[in-house]
Amino acid sequence: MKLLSRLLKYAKPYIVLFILAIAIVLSLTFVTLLPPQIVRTTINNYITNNSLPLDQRFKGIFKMAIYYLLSTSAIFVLEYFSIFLTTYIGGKIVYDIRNDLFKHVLRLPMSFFDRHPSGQITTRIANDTQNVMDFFTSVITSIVNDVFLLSGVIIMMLRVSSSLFVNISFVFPVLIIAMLLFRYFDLKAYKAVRSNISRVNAYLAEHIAGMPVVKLFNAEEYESKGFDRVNKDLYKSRIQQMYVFAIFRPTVSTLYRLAIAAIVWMGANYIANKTLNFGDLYAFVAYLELFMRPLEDLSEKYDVIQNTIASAEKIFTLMDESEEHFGDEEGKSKIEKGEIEFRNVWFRYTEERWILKDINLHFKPGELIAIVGETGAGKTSIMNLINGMYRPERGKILIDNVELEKYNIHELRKQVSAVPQDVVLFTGTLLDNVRLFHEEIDEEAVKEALKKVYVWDLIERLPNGLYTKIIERGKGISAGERQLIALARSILFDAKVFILDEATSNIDVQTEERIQKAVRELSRNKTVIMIAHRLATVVNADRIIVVHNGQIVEEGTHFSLMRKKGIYYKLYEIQFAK
Ligand SMILES: Nc1ncnc2c1ncn2[C@@H]1O[C@H](COP(=O)(O)OP(=O)(O)OP(=O)(O)O)[C@@H](O)[C@H]1O
Repeated sequence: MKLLSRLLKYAKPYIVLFILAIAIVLSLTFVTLLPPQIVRTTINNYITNNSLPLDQRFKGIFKMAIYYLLSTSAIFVLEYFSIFLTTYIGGKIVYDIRNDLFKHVLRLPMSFFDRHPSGQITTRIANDTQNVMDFFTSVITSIVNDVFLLSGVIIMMLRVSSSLFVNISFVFPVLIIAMLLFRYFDLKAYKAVRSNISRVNAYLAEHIAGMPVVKLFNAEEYESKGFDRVNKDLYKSRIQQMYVFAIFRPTVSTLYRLAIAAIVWMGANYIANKTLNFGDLYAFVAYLELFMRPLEDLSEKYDVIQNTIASAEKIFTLMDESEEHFGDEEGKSKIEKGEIEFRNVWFRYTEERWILKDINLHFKPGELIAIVGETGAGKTSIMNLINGMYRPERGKILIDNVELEKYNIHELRKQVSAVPQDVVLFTGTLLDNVRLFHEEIDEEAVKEALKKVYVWDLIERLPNGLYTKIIERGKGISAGERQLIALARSILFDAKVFILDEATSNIDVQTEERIQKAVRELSRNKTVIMIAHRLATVVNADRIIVVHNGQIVEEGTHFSLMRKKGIYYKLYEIQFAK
């Protein structure tokens, strides 16, 4: 009930249109009942009425034909408007829900994205909202239409001949049960097909994305067998669905024809006894056809309602996720120097395990700092805390002696440039990606920024230069080059703190040299932190911080750490031996 009231809240702005749609649907129901009645009158009063002169009978038939034409035209116009209006309302409502949902998702904390796969969030915003749209476009008005049509048909049958109606009433439960059974099995088969289609899609998405691994490990045959399994399941469920159709559809049609035969047979007796006219019998049969339509429709809508409930529940669960409340909207917005301090910082992603334990750090502008440590030591987590992607559980992080919580976090993030290992570029041109679609920033400034990270000569050589099109998150541009582009972007937007999570893949010697040079230049007046995987790249750092198991275990220059013969020394030895 709460769910429905939340859904209806979205429909509220369109209430007038909704009432209009329902009025149109009601008129449509009324007009739909007219044609059998018109034909009945034509047969009874003019075709079989021998007491009238022939010319009057023709005139009557002509008049009735006009009525028939008018009523079918009215059906056409009303159907058009009802479809148009309901689609318009449903489309608008879903447009609003989708926008609200996406805005909400944008405000969720990173911890939410850790817990939910991106595919699931996409399905909520794209598909579940579509199910809700079906509810507004077809269910509400259809139910009104079906219920009224069904009642109208029964009233009309009773009016034509209540005694015939009572005598053939046994056919209704038979038809209803057959229809419900058909729907039940059809739905079951349809659900199986749908879930198998999702399995095929999921299999393809995962294995096409992992194609390099498939090829490297010669796993083509294994993969094709795996695909064959899910594909076969899909094929089997399709056959199952076909059986349901092949058995039930003809069964329902046959029962319907038998019902007509029963009506005709009984009706013929009534006609012989002169208690029924030919026109009445025709109308009865025609109304039976109208009886079947809403019956079929209602059983179909039941499924849509179920889907809507399930989808609405998922949508509102997502809407109820608490948003990120970090920092102070009214707080400090500018980083002056870029001095960063960690005071007894403890952090974890999940309850089970501390990732950073009692970290104390101090980063100053004008110093090139490197953070090193084995995989999973907690280096990236330090970066994620500085740019406010996550918040520490204990302890404090200060920038320019002001606690992170006292900053406007959105403004702060603009000035802390965290360049991840795998930079994602957006669809657009290289130029769009550096100036982040801010067209007021001129190309000269973009060029300057690219020059500062030593990547301009590379871009200049591309056939379309700055206008090179970026596709699929930056396919075709190496991880290192993407990092340089991200660095240029941060220079353009005047970031004060730069944290570079060194790319470990796709990086050639030249790109690596460019990064080194750019980082060294930047560190002259900015705070630059390099998270390094290959120790060869940090030899020249002013200070190296060694993280081990979530703790800072050593700190110093390359030479002092080598002399110490501790963890850094061991890491270096291992890499050197490689
Ligand atoms: N979003 C997350 N949710 C849960 N655990 C996470 C998350 N991100 C990282 N971890 C875990 O936290 C630990 C520290 O990860 P972190 O990425 O900080 O390490 P790292 O030193 O940067 O590693 P690498 O050198 O491989 O990049 C790892 O054990 C990792 O599995």
